[in-house]
Amino acid sequence: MSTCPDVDVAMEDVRRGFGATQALKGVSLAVHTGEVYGLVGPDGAGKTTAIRLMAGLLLPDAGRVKMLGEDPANTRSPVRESLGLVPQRNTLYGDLSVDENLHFFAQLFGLSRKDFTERREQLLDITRLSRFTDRRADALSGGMYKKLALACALLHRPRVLLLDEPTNGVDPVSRRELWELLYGLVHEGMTLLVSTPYMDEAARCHRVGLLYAGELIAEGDPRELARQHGAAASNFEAVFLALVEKRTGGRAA
Ligand SMILES: Nc1ncnc2c1ncn2[C@@H]1O[C@H](COP(=O)(O)OP(=O)(O)OP(=O)(O)O)[C@@H](O)[C@H]1O
Repeated sequence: MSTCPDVDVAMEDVRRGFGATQALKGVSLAVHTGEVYGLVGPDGAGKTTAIRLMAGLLLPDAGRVKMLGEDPANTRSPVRESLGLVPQRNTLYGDLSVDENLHFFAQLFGLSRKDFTERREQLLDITRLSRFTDRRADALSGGMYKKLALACALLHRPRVLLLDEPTNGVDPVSRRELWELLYGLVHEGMTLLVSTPYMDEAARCHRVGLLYAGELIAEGDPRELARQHGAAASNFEAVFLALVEKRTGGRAA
């Protein structure tokens, strides 16, 4: 596979099925260092499957997946330490407090006491969770829960962060806060791949891959894609529907 040096995540003609369901039907994409790449598509499009493959939690039936030039499924590869993953749900221990969750994940990542103390404070600060350290994860609001999950995934300072629908079920204010937080991390050099079913979030990404029924139907700068379809960049839903219609001949849109 041709992985140029600035490609952090690559998929080449990846296929993955579950029984009779073909979740991914030959997907190729590349996420470059320091970019925000949005995997945008409706429920069931194959976003979670793609992310699980990138994290090495699933193996492809065909095709190849590379994370920082390595096979992410190789448990002995050091690349796994450079990877952060925030799955869609149930990422935290609900009956543990904010602080206990952070502590648990720090132990999992083998952080020294010194590193943990420093990063705990920094992450509580940027997620604005400092006042809630004793609150059980289950008792947090949707937005706070997502921020805590993010904080736990950032403890080991990953180079690449994979986020599966981080703003699902989050109110608009918290959504904006989460995105600001993410931009800050990218500004510091992290690469971000984020999946979302919300078309308006496409405009927040440097590049997007539009996933529909297991196929990448378009990829590129969201502003450029909107321009090509005569839509305002803010009306990405129109772009997506036009692309789906083109692909399905109007049968599914
Ligand atoms: N473990 C599994 N067993 C059986 N089918 C699965 C499994 N995981 C995914 N699928 C199926 O593969 C397809 C793609 O699912 P996937 O979860 O990747 O989509 P998605 O875009 O993340 O959607 P959602 O946002 O609803 O999770 C769906 O038809 C789903 O039912």
